[in-house]
Order: sequence, then structure tokens, then C-alpha cells
Amino acid sequence: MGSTTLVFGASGQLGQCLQHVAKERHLSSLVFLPEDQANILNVAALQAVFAQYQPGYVINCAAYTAVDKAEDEVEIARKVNRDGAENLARLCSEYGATFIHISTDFVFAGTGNTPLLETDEAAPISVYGLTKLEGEQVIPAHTSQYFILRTSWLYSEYAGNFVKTMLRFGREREELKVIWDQAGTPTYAIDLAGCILTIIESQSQQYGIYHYSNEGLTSWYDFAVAIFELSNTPVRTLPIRTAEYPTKATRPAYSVMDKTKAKTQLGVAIPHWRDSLKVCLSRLEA
Ligand SMILES: NC(=O)C1=CN([C@@H]2O[C@H](COP(=O)(O)OP(=O)(O)OC[C@H]3O[C@@H](n4cnc5c(N)ncnc54)[C@H](OP(=O)(O)O)[C@@H]3O)[C@@H](O)[C@H]2O)C=CC1
Ligand SMILES: Cc1cn([C@H]2C[C@H](O)[C@@H](COP(=O)(O)OP(=O)(O)O[C@H]3O[C@@H](C)C(=O)[C@@H](O)[C@H]3O)O2)c(=O)[nH]c1=O
Repeated sequence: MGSTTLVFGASGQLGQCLQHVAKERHLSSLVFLPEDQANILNVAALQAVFAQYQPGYVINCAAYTAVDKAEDEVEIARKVNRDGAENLARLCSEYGATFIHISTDFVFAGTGNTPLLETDEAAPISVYGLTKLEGEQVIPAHTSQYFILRTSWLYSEYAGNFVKTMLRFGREREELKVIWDQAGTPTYAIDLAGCILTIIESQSQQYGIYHYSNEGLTSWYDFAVAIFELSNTPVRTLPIRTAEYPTKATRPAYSVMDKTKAKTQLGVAIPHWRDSLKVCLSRLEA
């Protein structure tokens, strides 16, 4: 097994967070591959990259993440989220590399009201969620050496995300309406990147599916209120129901995930969402 870690989808939000945390931890064995250098749908290009680097670990940050657009672009969403994952899993198996793949709380229907376990039934209600589930399901057909980390509501200083959208709207608008009847947990992508790198640094062999978000739970409305409060942004924020904010894709009403397995088997400490939000906002302000 090689000592190099290949990161696919490196210019996305999580890819950039991994670069940040790898630098902080002085890890030099990661190779960051943006889409133009390694498209996960281009099998010949992938074969060349694996042959060149002989990786010990592969992290898949590449995904089709446009939740509403996916409803009209099923084919391309499925290609990236399912076929791309399969291409990487197959090559990981061939090279004996451990595969770390990222999935989502949107694999759940969200009809319950207790924190979701890894063993709970996945029943996606959107094309994005469905294609991400298909990606999860195809991996074990190729390799048993995998970690699938389901995360939720990712934000950070990097790329586009809810926190940055709210800060922009806060500057541009006097009033905002935000959904309060969807409950979940925000995840600072820097914390998730730390979890991924801990798996690699500890050489964990506790393979399988894990839930990883920050601690606690909130609604998009309460998250927005916290963003405005902690960033001293004076904008009137009104709670609305999902029905008052029509979107192409349906989102789960409740997608809070139980992280006991990650904490016990991977030994990761998980900050509360509000504490991590403060860190992110202070970095955005700096
Ligand atoms: N963002 C969120 O709120 C959440 C995300 N997740 C999951 O976390 C992971 C990381 O998400 P995040 O970083 O936020 O997403 P981003 O959309 O920021 O990043 C995804 C990256 O993948 C790239 N990409 C798309 N297609 C390909 C391809 N064929 N080959 C190589 N790269 C490709 C994109 O490039 P380009 O932009 O040029 O298309 C983009 O840089 C994903 O698996 C996502 O499903 C899970 C829960 C919440
Ligand atoms: C911008 C905005 C959004 N909303 C709502 C819509 C939606 O229910 C929620 C979040 O909207 P966004 O479009 O920012 O986020 P969305 O694309 O739904 O986020 C999801 O992305 C994928 C990739 C995931 O895997 C999920 O975990 C989740 O993070 O907030 C408002 O109520 N008011 C607003 O002004």
C-alpha cells in the first residue's frame, strides 16, 4: 500500500477544507486533484493517476451537489454521484487503497423525529439523495476497505454555502424569510476534513458507514438567526414553512444524525454547531 492520499474534487468546498487542514497538520502526502486534472468519469485518466501515485488512500470530494438542478439533470447527477464513486471504488480495490467517500443526510426521507442511525432505512426523496444513495450502495460491490461518511448542511469559508449566502443577503436585504420546519445539523466542513484526516492518520480499519455532522440540532431559520446574531448583521429574519418556499427538490423535514458510532469507533471529538459557526465567522471576518 502506498503512502500517498489522492483527493478528487479538490477545488470544491470540502476539497479546499482538506487542503487547509492538511497544511495545518503538516501532512505532505496528499495530492489534490481538481476536476480538470482528474474527472472521476474519465476512467482512462483515473487509471493513469492511480498508476502514477499508487495511492494508499483515496478521498472522494467530487459530487453533483446542485440539489434543485438535479431534479432536471438526473443522468449527469447519477453519472457523477454513482458511476464516479464506482470508478474510484474499483480502482481502490485494484490498488489496495482505502476509499473514503462522502455522502449526505439527504439519503433519508426525513419523516421521523429521532436522531438517525447508520442502520436506519435510507429512502431518498430527491434525485440528489437517490443518486448519492446509489453511490453508497455500489462501493461495497468492489471493496470492503471503505469509509462512507454521511454529513449534512456543510458550510465553511470556501466555495458557496448557506452561511455565505445568508451573510450576502444580510448585506443586500432588509428582510429575509427562512424555513423553520426543516430540522438538521450544520457541519463546518473544516471539522469534517479533520475527521477524514484523523481516519488516515490513525490508520483506522473500522470500515463502514458513519454519520458525521456537528453536535446539536437546529432549523435553517435558527441557523440563519445565529449567523446574523454572531456576525452582528442587523436583518429582520422571518420563520416560514417549507410550503411557503417552493423548491424543485423536496428536502427531508428531519435529518438529524446520531454520531455515536463515529465518536466511539473513530475516536473523533465533535464540536457543537454553534461553536464551529463562531470559528468560521471569525475566519470570514479576518
Ligand atoms: N454541500 C453540502 O451542504 C453537503 C455536501 N455533502 C457531500 O459532501 C461532498 C463534498 O461537497 P462540497 O465540497 O460541499 O461540494 P462542492 O459542490 O463544493 O464540490 C464538489 C466538487 O466536485 C467537482 N466535480 C463535479 N463533477 C466532477 C467530476 N466528474 N470529476 C471530478 N470532480 C467533479 C465539482 O467541480 P465543479 O464545481 O467544477 O462542478 C466541485 O469542485 C459531496 O459528496 C457532497 O455530496 C453532504 C452533505 C452536505
Ligand atoms: C437561500 C434560502 C434558503 N432557504 C432554505 C431552502 C432550504 O430548505 C434550506 C437550505 O437551502 P440551500 O439551497 O442553501 O441548501 P441545500 O442545497 O438544500 O443544502 C443541502 O445541500 C446538499 C448538497 C446536502 O447534501 C444537504 O446536506 C444540504 O446541505 O434553506 C430559505 O428558507 N430561505 C432562503 O433565503
